[in-house]
Amino acid sequence: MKKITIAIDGFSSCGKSTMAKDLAKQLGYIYVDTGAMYRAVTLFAMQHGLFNADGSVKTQDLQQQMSHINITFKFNKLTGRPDTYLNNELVESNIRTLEVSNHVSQIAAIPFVREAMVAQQQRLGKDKAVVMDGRDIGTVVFPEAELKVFVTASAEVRAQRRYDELKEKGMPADFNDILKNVEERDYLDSHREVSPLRKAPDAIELDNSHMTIAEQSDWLMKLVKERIGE
Ligand SMILES: Nc1ncnc2c1ncn2[C@@H]1O[C@H](COP(=O)(O)OP(=O)(O)O)[C@@H](O)[C@H]1O
Ligand SMILES: Nc1ccn([C@@H]2O[C@H](COP(=O)(O)OP(=O)(O)O)[C@@H](O)[C@H]2O)c(=O)n1
Repeated sequence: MKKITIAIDGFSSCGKSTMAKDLAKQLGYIYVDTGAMYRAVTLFAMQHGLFNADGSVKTQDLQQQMSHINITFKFNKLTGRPDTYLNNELVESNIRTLEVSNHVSQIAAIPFVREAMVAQQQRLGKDKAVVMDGRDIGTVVFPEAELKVFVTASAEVRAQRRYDELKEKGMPADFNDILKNVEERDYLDSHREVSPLRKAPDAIELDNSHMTIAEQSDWLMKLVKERIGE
């Protein structure tokens, strides 16, 4: 069967990783959650005092410490999905807090951070048979991807989904704080200078505001089958 590269980009919390993980599992492809990588760098910066009191980043210090940041993924047999490790420590849950979400877009706007993450992403996907989700996969990381999807949903729907998820995991959650974070990140991610969030011209747009997880998964699989010629 022909192996392809699948890029899933879009706004925060709209279901990209849900779609991407399930698809990768069905196809036996590698899944890479690039948002987790920017979240892990953010967690590192928080743990090492690399934010100033006003919330800005100590950019020079972070740059000096970039070589000490090692992000890896290990498949979790229980969840059937990869877990994120920062310097060999499991951080899958720590990187999903609202505190990390409130700082991540600043870290992700720094050019040397993006350069390092994109290089690692390109290495992970060099042999194709990969599903990668993020903000710039179809535009920057794999502009030649055979299938590009751009996912959207209303900010309220997205915040509600994130709220439900955090509650289910027993993590603290306030709907208004989450909505504010989702809207702020949408703005920062689409207005940064380097690799802003954009729909690639050849990406297929999906508004899943009124779709179930199963419906969006079927929609995606249909597209994949067209591309791999099944
Ligand atoms: N179509 C959908 N309907 C309802 N909930 C969804 C749908 N797609 C995803 N979700 C849920 O929304 C939350 C955010 O999805 P996620 O895949 O993490 O988004 P993203 O990767 O875009 O940030 C998760 O809890 C997920 O289970
Ligand atoms: N390819 C990517 C992926 C994420 N990011 C950044 O990382 C943040 C977290 O990404 P994420 O995919 O985990 O976010 P959610 O959509 O899951 O909330 C985003 O808000 C972006 O600032 C990025 O800049 N480029």
